[in-house]
Amino acid sequence: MELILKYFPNLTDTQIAQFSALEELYKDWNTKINVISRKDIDELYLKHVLHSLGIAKIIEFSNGTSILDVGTGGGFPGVPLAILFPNCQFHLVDSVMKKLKVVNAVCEDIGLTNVTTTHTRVEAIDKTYDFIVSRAVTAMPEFTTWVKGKVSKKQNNALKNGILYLKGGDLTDELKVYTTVKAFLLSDIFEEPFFQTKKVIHLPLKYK
Ligand SMILES: C[S@@+](CC[C@H](N)C(=O)[O-])C[C@H]1O[C@@H](n2cnc3c(N)ncnc32)[C@H](O)[C@@H]1O
Repeated sequence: MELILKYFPNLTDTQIAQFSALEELYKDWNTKINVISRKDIDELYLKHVLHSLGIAKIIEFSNGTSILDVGTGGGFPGVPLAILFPNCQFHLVDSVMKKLKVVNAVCEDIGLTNVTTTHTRVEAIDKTYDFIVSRAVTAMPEFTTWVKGKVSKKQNNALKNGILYLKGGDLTDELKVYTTVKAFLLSDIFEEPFFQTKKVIHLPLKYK
């Protein structure tokens, strides 16, 4: 938890209590439903919570922003972002119901009221959002076809509406077809070696 405070020192007492509660909750749920790899669970705050919050170092979502988290799994990056931005609305979707069972239980336990979840493939969602966030779900070409038509026209934030994807490694090939894409290096923000190759990819998307 010190790690979160190191980079987000202005959390409210509620946010501190919510972030602090995640460790025990995920450790407990993970013994019943595997949402975090066993080798990563001891590094929950580094590899899952802080990594998710990397998006918040790129954009401070304005109040009322709507965000879709595609393939949220156990709630990443959606849950940490929803704690940090209590005045934004988060919709977390996954095609595997049991993962959402963990997300729903965690959200209920910590009193997170700005999160809704839906058990579905994202392709079936017929709504629009300001931003679509994701991590470790699929390569960008497939991802953009899945979320086509799901970005709203009205701009409410400093960054253009579109995709914010947490990715690592060399993305030159994967992203070369996108002229408007921008990669923000998390190693410029977080000093821990884990972030050395990690990036937040911003891809503005045309609205419906
Ligand atoms: C590797 S996990 C990543 C989970 C989480 N985003 C994270 O980083 O911890 C990928 C998740 O995407 C979900 N998924 C894959 N394709 C999907 C689709 N078309 N629609 C919704 N969820 C999908 C899977 O069920 C799985 O939970």
